[in-house]
Parts: sequence; C-alpha cells; structure tokens
Amino acid sequence: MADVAVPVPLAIPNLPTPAGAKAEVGAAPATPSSASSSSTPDVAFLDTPLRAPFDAIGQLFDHLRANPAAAEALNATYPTRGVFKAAAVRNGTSDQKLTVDLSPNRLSGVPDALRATLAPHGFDRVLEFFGALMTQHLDPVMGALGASAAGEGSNSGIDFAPLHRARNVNFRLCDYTPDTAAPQSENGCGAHRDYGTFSIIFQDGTAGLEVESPARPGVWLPVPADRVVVLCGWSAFVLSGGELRAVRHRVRRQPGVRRLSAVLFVAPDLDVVLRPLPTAKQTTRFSNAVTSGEISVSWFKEFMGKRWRYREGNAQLEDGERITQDVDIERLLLA
Ligand SMILES: O=C(O)CCC(=O)C(=O)O
Ligand SMILES: [Fe+2]
Repeated sequence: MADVAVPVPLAIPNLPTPAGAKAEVGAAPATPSSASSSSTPDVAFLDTPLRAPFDAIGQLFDHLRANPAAAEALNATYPTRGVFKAAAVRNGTSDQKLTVDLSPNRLSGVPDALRATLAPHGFDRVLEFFGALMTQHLDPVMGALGASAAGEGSNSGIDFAPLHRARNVNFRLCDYTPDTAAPQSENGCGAHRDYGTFSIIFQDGTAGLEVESPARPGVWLPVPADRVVVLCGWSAFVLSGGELRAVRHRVRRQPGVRRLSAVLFVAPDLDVVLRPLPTAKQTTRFSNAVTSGEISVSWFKEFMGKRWRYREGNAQLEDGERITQDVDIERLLLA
C-alpha cells in the first residue's frame, strides 16, 4: 500500500496536566500547549473528513439480530470465535454490547454468495469504510506516533513501519444497544488496554468512551463523543521502551441510549518479538521475558484474548484458570 502524503493527522499532543478532568481529554486542538507535561500522543484526536457509516452499521446489527440464519452463516465463516457476538443478550454481567469482528483474513473466508446477501444490509458500506480508513490513515498515524516518541540517539523518533508490513489489523463494530440482558447496566465495555500498537475509534456522537488519567489512576476522563480518537496499546508501550503508554479505557452506557462505534485495531505482525526497539528511549524496566525476547505478538494476542473474551462474555474460563487484569499484564511485561 502506498504511503499517502497527508498532513500529520494527530491534532492533540496528549493527555495532560492538572487543569480538570474534562479539560484533560477535551482540550481543543488549537491549544496543544495547555495539554501536556509529557509529550507523546498515546491519546490523540484524528482530524479526518472520513465519516463512519453509522446508518449502515446500525442496519447491519439490526439485520443480524433479526435474522439468526444470517448471523449463523456469518459466524460459520470463522468457527473459532464467530464474527457477530451477542453474549450480552443472555449474559447480564458481561460487557453489555454486541460486536461484529472482522479482519482482512476473516473476510477472505466469507463466500461471495453470503457477502451478496449481507451487502445491502450495511456490510459493504462498512467494508468500504475500513478500506478507506486503512488507505488514508494507517501509515500516517503510525508515522506520527513514531515521530512523536523521543527515541534514542541523534535520529529521534521510532520507525514502526518495518514491524507492520503484513497488516495485522482487525475491524470491530460495537453496538451498545439498550436491548440486552441488563438494560440498566452502565457497563458497556469494561476497563482495558488494547493489545496492539494503536486503535482508531470512530464514535456516533453518543458519549460513553472514557480514558483513565495517567496522572491520576482511577479518574476517568470522558472523550468528546464527536471526535475520532487514537489510543496506543500494549505493543506500542513495549516497542517504544515505555514512552508511549498503553491507554486504559472503557465505555459507560447511558441506560436507554444506543451507542455505535467502529474501531480499527492496528498491531505489529504476528511474528514480531515484543521488546523495546533499539531506537527507543528506555524509560521503563521490562521483565526478563520481554528483554530476552520470549514474547511474540501472536503469543501475547492469545494471552490477552482470553481475558477479553471472558469480560466480553464470549468465553468461560478453563478449569484452574484465573482471569487476570491489567495488573497481571504489567507483571508479565515489567521488571
Ligand atoms: O466503543 C468504543 O468506543 C471503544 C471500544 C473498545 O475499546 C474496544 O472494543 O476495544
Ligand atoms: Fe479498546
């Protein structure tokens, strides 16, 4: 895919200093100087004319819910985990959301005939959107993130591109519909960090997404509902030597209010070893497992996947397994 020459898309330098919870995340792009004592955009807003097709996204969820045969056919294309996940319809303690999880790989397993039946119900417009998003923004955002890191030595910055050649990406649609097993629950999506390098989140204008203040753990900052937001994940944290933080985030539901979102997850290639790049500035002491190169992206993805699937209600724990939280991931990664 050709690099697209566009202006640096990350409009906001970062989360920031004291000035009040909302100001931390809601600060206008015009006032970056008010934004931060630390300077890396592990949370940033993306200025883009691209719009997610939320009418099509809503239509696709409605269609899959109303047509169990269509949902079943779609899920049969990826039997390992399914594509349309609706555990929240039955399970009131899991995240109260429905998701559609796709990737270029999984799409190649969707037969043409099935795709043709889904196409008029929003499916094709969704795929067009993710295609445009990747073409227009994936490389520039990755470049801007790498450039924003101080890096080590005279050539500042980090070059993430060589670790992202294979396009290990996932497309996720979320429907925080009130019509679930626990309609009054505020838990749309429990607190977590994404595993990859960064995620680009498009929101339908409904509030609910929050990020944790790095300066004040436990304090949750609402993300403006009309912005497209870029959040760094664990892979960016390790590769950057700790400079780009993995941003803890969650989604709160407003009972009775539907919220839709569309997320592009960008991760390093599966065979990449997760350890600080030689050009990264070492700001963090990592565990032996990390420094000796024992943790590959594919292993880490699987390790974290178990935790998500449990929180999201899509898997039970295997006997003797203890589900662990961010703390345990920190224990795995940090010295
Ligand atoms: O729906 C959102 O705004 C965020 C969803 C999210 O964080 C996730 O699916 O990992
Ligand atoms: Fe997330």
